[in-house]
Amino acid sequence: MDQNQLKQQAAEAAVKFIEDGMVIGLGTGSTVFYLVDALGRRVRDEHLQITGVATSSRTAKQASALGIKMIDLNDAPELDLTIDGADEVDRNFQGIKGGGAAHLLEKIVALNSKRNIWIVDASKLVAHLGAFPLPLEVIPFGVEHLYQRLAARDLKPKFRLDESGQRLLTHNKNYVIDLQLQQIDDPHALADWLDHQTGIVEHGLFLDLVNQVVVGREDGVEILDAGRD
Ligand SMILES: O=C(CO)[C@H](O)[C@H](O)COP(=O)(O)O
Repeated sequence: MDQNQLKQQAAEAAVKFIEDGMVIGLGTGSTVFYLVDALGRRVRDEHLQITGVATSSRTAKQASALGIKMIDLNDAPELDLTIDGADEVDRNFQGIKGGGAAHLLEKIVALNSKRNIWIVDASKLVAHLGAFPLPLEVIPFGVEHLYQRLAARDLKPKFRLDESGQRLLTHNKNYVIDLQLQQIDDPHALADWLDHQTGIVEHGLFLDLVNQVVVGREDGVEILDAGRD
């Protein structure tokens, strides 16, 4: 099976956690694409009343086209469940997200959700976070100074570029800087430092947050419980 089939397998297993009447946060990315597709089929075939909150315009557009009722987070009650992808998940169920530059909206939605599930293929499970570059969403104003501060701390920053070689702009017209760290020894300490740097709107460390991880493996789907209520 290729990576996309494993992603699809995880997504199709996770869609079963969605129950009639729920308000659902929908993440962003190629794995979530399969989830939204499967949810669209369930809504159509089982006549489910599902309300969705999207973390990107890509997801919103796909879900709406499949007949899933979408609302703005500001108009939603606390979400019952959010299902999203992830770029890395370690043994302590800490994660890196933001490969699709949507981690700011994804974190806001996740933190306003009673439960969070990540859907991944097995390659996303790692012993230590950091081989995947850690994304920061940063304000353009004064960003060169922030960049120098990150470089001086040996955090190996690199601006993310779009297809035309320009600095990528997020949904909120911010830049993304990726930290090429290779290994993050203390995710909480790093998150704490990044949380205190003015100009960083949000980083891609999602700590102490996910409840379950649904993993697509060659030999089937595994559901890992993080043991968080
Ligand atoms: O955090 C994300 C987007 O900002 C995605 O969830 C993450 O990058 C995983 O993407 P994919 O499912 O395409 O592998």
